[in-house]
Amino acid sequence: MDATTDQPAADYRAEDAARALRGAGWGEVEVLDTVASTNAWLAERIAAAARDQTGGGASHGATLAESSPRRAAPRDSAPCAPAPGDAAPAGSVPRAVVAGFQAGGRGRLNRQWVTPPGTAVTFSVACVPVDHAGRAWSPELVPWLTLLMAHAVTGAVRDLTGAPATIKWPNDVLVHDRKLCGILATMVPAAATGGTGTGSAPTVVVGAGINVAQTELPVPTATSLRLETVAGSSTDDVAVPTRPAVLTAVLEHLADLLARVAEDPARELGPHGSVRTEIEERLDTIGRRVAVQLPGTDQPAVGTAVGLGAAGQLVVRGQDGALREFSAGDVVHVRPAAGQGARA
Ligand SMILES: Nc1ncnc2c1ncn2[C@@H]1O[C@H](COP(=O)(O)OP(=O)(O)OP(=O)(O)O)[C@@H](O)[C@H]1O
Ligand SMILES: O=C(O)CCCC[C@@H]1SC[C@@H]2NC(=O)N[C@@H]21
Repeated sequence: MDATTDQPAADYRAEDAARALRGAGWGEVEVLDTVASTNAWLAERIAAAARDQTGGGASHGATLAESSPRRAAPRDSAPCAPAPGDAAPAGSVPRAVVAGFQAGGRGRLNRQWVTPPGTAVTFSVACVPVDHAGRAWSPELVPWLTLLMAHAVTGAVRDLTGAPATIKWPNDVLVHDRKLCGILATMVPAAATGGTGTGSAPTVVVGAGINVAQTELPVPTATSLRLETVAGSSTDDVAVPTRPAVLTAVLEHLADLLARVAEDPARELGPHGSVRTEIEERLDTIGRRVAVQLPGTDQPAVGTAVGLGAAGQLVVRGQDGALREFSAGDVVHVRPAAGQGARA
């Protein structure tokens, strides 16, 4: 089977792969050969299902970083913690979609996300952040969804390859300081979901692009599982995990994490919460000197990243000693300020 030709998603449809995906906790995963963007596709499906139910409404999403959770739509849809017996999203919208090839993948700040057919895992899940009793998470916790996906990706990569995957705030997974994965959260606006449903929980589409089999990347700061495993190995018995294996492992990790958070979101994501602590331990950004470029300013704010705020913001100690919090929506660029990987 050649996943790069007319059926770039054939590997996900193979019997074993399809069975494993079905058991990963997200119901039937929709498999598309080619789509512009899995985030856009899923957001549009959610909006279209809501239009069918309510007879109207707009249909486009906004990235989470650029929209306020407080403007989010109430919605009766897939809960964040998929469990046997949970209702499917309205209009049988899938909870997860994967594409063999994205022809118009999008990154944060509307950048392009470029992956050749058959080489990368490009997928999205639909989340309605509610707890195990169906109550909406506090709105300030919703931005943690991006970091939860990053936690799931690092866990899957570590399990499958042993590679030391870390999280770069706010939305990247790195291996050896190179970008393996980017994550994009898209809020489905109130007008698109009809404003019905579970408390005040929004619907959030969370997508990830994981570089798996590429030997060439669009930017020199990126990497792939192939480059981190086979290419760097002196033996022949190292295999690159398949795309379905990577996706299955990520979906399983994410389902487990969301189920833990659903027990008590404020506890798990609050100070010393166990899920939050795990994220902080994998967060490569903490302890680094960072330059934060705010839109409309010439000079980056330079300081040392010292932790995360209540909504997952980056807390930076400036050169004057003062602490400032930056949300993903504010930050254009966070990199070591002086010397790659410089620690404070
Ligand atoms: N397959 C890919 N792998 C890595 N980067 C990619 C890929 N396709 C496109 N890119 C783009 O290359 C750039 C490299 O991302 P990098 O993390 O180095 O920059 P950044 O400004 O820190 O981005 P981010 O907003 O994600 O933090 C980004 O614009 C990213 O969207
Ligand atoms: O690094 C970034 O800025 C985020 C990249 C996110 C890419 C994924 S691939 C699946 C989903 N669909 C998209 O169009 N983007 C995300």
